[in-house]
Amino acid sequence: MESLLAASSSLPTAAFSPSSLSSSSSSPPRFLRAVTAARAVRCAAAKDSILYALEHDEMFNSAEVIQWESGKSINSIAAAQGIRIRRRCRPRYPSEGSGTDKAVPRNILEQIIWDKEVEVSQRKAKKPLQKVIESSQHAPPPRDFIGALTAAYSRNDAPALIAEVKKASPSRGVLREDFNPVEIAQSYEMNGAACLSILTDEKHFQGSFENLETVRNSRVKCPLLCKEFVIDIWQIYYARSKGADAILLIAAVLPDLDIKYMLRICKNLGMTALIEVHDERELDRVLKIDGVQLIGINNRSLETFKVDTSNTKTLLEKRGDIIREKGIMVVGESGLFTPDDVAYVHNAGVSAILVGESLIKQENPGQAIAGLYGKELLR
Ligand SMILES: O=C(O)c1ccccc1NCC(=O)[C@H](O)[C@H](O)COP(=O)(O)O
Repeated sequence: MESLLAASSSLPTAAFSPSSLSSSSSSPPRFLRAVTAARAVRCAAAKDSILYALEHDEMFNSAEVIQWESGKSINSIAAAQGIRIRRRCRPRYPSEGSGTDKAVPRNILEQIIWDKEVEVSQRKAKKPLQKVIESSQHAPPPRDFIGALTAAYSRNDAPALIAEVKKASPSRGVLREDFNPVEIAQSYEMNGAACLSILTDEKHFQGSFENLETVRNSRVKCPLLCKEFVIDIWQIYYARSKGADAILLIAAVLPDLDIKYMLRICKNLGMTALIEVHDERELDRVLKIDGVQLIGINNRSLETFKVDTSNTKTLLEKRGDIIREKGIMVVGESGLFTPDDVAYVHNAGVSAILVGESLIKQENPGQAIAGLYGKELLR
């Protein structure tokens, strides 16, 4: 049991949805299948074998496997890694007692995640994983996100720009009433953006997957980041099926093995994962994961909304050496408004920046890029 416990405590929690507790009439109860999967996992010596087994088995039941086999709840496994964001719609271990109905979210990020759990389970009920995997295979081929950033960085000798197509945000409310995602995307591209970030969350950001798909099917050639709150591998395949070239993974939300597992899925799909961190603990967790190529340091606390650009500098002072050694590209995210802000994070060591508010609020978001950099960007 002990070895399984060690193995299962790092299994992916990502693919759980409340519907996975139910069973269909034509197959054994899902819990039994979960236990079978757990037994397969028990035999696996290496983490790779566990991942392989999960990929070829009932991967969406892994959360149940962890709970029933280890006696630990998903939230306690996450908390042991310093993750404060709790899951709500999750299977419960009997020792936890019944229901979390009276629970209230501790902060906006937790609220977003709880809403996302409901949204994803509803979307999955309409379009199961297998179908979404099939759709992803018919999507236009992925574009090289990191290649576009690297080329723009050397072209301009300034951080490459990931310009954000964002209508609203929880911290700022509606940022732009007159919101045409394709026009905004074209104007960003014409003015030197290397890549674009498209918000797809509807409830809190007034974004959509339709926006992502429409921009992908337009004349815009920049690689596209799907700016989502990913908790389930289903969302990665769905994003790819809508034309995403990259996807955001937030370390404050995802346990280590979820990140590893999702990175592998991204790699198989030819997508880039932008892994976002906010503090030293999250950065250290991510730096231990093999295959990470792109890290975003967010200057906005997603729990308090406080923005502090010195966060990028502080984290790079502490871990810049290891980041450079590993050849990881760093993106400075949030709260960048002036050429001084851009120079500040550039000097701190970022090669790219992710900017929303300061561009999208201007009458012509693309032309605002020259104001942000203090010069025109080469295309
Ligand atoms: O922007 C928010 O209010 C927010 C709240 C909770 C979770 C995420 C949030 N924003 C996502 C981002 O980090 C930004 O969209 C992105 O980094 C661009 O930031 P900015 O240039 O400050 O718009």
